[in-house]
Amino acid sequence: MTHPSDDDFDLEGDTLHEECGVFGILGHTDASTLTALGLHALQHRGQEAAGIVSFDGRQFYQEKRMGLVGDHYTDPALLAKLPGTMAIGHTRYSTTGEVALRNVQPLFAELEAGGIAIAHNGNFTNGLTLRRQIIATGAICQSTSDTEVVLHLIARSRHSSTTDRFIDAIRQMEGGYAMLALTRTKLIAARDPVGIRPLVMGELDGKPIFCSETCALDIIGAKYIRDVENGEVIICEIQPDGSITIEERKPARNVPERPCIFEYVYFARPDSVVSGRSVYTARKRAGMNLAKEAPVEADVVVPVPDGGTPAAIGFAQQSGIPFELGIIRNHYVGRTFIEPTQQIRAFGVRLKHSANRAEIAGKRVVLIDDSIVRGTTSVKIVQMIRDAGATEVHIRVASPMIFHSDYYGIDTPDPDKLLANQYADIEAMCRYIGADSLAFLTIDGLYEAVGGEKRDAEAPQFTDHYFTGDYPTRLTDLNGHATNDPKQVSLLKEAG
Ligand SMILES: O=P(O)(O)OC[C@H]1O[C@H](OP(=O)(O)OP(=O)(O)O)[C@H](O)[C@@H]1O
Ligand SMILES: NC(=O)CC[C@H](N)C(=O)O
Repeated sequence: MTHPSDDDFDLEGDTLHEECGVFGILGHTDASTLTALGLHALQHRGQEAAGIVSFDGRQFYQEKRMGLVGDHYTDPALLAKLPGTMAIGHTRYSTTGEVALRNVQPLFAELEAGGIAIAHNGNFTNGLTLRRQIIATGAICQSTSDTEVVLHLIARSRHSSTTDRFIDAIRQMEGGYAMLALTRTKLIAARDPVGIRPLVMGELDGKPIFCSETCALDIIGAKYIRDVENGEVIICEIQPDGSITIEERKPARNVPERPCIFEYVYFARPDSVVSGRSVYTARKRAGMNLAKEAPVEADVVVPVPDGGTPAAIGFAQQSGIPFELGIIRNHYVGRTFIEPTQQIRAFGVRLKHSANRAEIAGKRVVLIDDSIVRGTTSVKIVQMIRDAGATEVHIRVASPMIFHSDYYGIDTPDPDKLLANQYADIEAMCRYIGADSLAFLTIDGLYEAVGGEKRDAEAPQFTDHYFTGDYPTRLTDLNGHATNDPKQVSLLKEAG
């Protein structure tokens, strides 16, 4: 989903943006520090803000900060404000609700049954509709985040136990979610019925951990146990004797899992294993398939870093064309770097990427990127490579054309701003970008790279609406208001 107000000032605002990362641990003496480390490993999923809530057996503590995890949660004084053996944390890239401290998660509330904190990666497709309903009945919302609705539904549930109330609440939610909840005795993990967003379970010193990606387990030397299944709720509870019980529930109707294929294309860290598949391997295989589907005569394969690198390695291996780092990325340019003037905005990609002339001049270059969204990156990079002396510039993209927006926790532009919707055919798109040739991986080529088999049109194995328009859940907020017009939806969101 988009943030129209931010867009004008965001040098990276044209691209896809990240989602959020969640991390939680129960029963460990270093709960908050481990959570901070886990969030640090999940930083790529959200760079706007981060928060941690802990409980020390007596009371809850919460700390929230705008900005990067490392800018705040490395300070021992801050971590000392988060005592206790149980904690959950969140690193945010907003999809609903503005970039402001009040929307930073975990969200915490004191309810009849005691305090509860929740952390959510994803986006609810009926969040605005439910929000309007609860506000109409007297609820006072403290944020504009879609996630807050869950707290209200827990508070209003007629069930008695916190677990049942939590399950009652999430059953009313539509869309994508990987969620953690922390109560005085429990750490609860839940994944939406389709399993759009990832969530894994691990263990450190015998204490349970849940997090968005396995890279957050690796950073603290924790052991991967398994993925939380689609539609599953896992409840870990500290007993009076200090032992921890684990209860697994499947309240959602059993439907096949359809994890988001874009986790493999772009979002997840390449060293993570998502739904049992290595992200790096999937990306490399996508590059290999691309070389088979759309070969090109060239002297050098150059990745558009960072996203395009594993696919470029695969393309080079498959084609036999040498791989070189023809573009160097400045790692000190953040993904949400903000500059207010149009003139400075035009520097965007050059601030982040610069040509490595020595590997480009006089050569036929094939550029590999993981995806094209608005085409801003491609236009600038093609010009940059030509300026560096390339004789030909070909673009190969390791995913299909993107025609549709996301409503499950990824920040995509409105459909009319997607490059694929602006040009009648690939030749016109290629002319706009200024390349000598342009080709995208087919949907079957991507499916094969990630899951080993082609797309099953009757029962697609992945969530892939970006390419196909096949949304795996209802889009109540969008369609319930009899509109598919993104601008009207943006207005509805602002009004919400
Ligand atoms: O067509 P566009 O609208 O320009 O968007 C596509 C670009 O955005 C992403 O990169 P990002 O800038 O997020 O950097 P990364 O690859 O380093 O993560 C992606 O890897 C493409 O390069
Ligand atoms: N990207 C996400 O997962 C965002 C979570 C939540 N919808 C928010 O906007 O805070």
